[in-house]
Amino acid sequence: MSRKNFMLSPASCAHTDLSSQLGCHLRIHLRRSMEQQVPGGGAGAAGDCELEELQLPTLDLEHDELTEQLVAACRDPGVFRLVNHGVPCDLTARLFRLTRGLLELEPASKSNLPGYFWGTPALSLRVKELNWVEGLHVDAALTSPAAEGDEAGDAYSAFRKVVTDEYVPHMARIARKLFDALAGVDAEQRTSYLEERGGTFRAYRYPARDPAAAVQYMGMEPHTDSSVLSILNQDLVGGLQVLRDGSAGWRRVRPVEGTLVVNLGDMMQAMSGDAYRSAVHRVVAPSSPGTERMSLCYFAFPEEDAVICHPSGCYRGFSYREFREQVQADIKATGAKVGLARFRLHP
Ligand SMILES: O=C(O)CCC(=O)C(=O)O
Ligand SMILES: [Fe+2]
Repeated sequence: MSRKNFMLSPASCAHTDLSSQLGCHLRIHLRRSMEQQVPGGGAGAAGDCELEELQLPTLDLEHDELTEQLVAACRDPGVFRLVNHGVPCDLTARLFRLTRGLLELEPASKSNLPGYFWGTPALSLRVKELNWVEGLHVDAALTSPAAEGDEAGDAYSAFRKVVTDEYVPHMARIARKLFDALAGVDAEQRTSYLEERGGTFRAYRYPARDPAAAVQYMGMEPHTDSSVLSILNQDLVGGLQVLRDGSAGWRRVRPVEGTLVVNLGDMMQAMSGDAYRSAVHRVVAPSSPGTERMSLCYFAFPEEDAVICHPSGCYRGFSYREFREQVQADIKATGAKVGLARFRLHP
């Protein structure tokens, strides 16, 4: 397959700074050593009520000054809230309902659903044991795999249709609009740095953990996304947390009805020569009995073979395919994602 070489033009870089490569279709897990170092990291991490709120920038997708606001938010903190995004509330509600219906099936039935996973959809057993989440993974570029022709199969087909025909097109539209506003890149870069065909969708359910249990599970361990950008639609339970620099530690992201949360991924950080940030985040599963958290997440990626490079020369040119394969190899070897550090030229 041909490898294309791309570089953001200096003019566009001046006001954009795309960064962060999403490694694979998997999230990338940070080295365990980092988890130990961060305040509140590791098992038994602080629940939401114990943490200060991260005051996220709120961006209006249709605002005339979207680019300026976006650039500021992407430089710091690399996460923002999005309003006026055009995703109908009833679509979100329907998708939450369909997801819940599937994930409430008996384990024997749901484990046969296409894309069902328990724990982290990564390769390491250690990671699998750590996370307290289940979900459904959909690769939007692929046609729907056949589900069993029974009740569960029919429910899955209804879910898959809403994901593919309704929800993902909204996500792809939003990702494109944000990316183009941010990048200002030429037409070829526009299509290669953010591929149009699909992206990855995951619906998650974080069951309540038992706060008295000897082993405390995280929900989802600290990580950066490998994506260009990720769009999260969370319910009102809370649990998403972002790691801030220095001694600030973890901050909670308060759920706000009707808004989306966007975080940049590793591919965007690389595209921007480190000007934009792929924020470290995690999810703490709820601890009140009977409470569960649900979220709908969309991950936008570059074309697999487009070579990502930036005039700053922070990183050697690399493709998303290389990044993904490196992430998979690192997870297999060590149980954790190393990520962009593998491709960095200057410390
Ligand atoms: O469930 C969430 O809100 C976040 C999930 C997440 O960070 C991920 O899938 O990479
Ligand atoms: Fe993530």
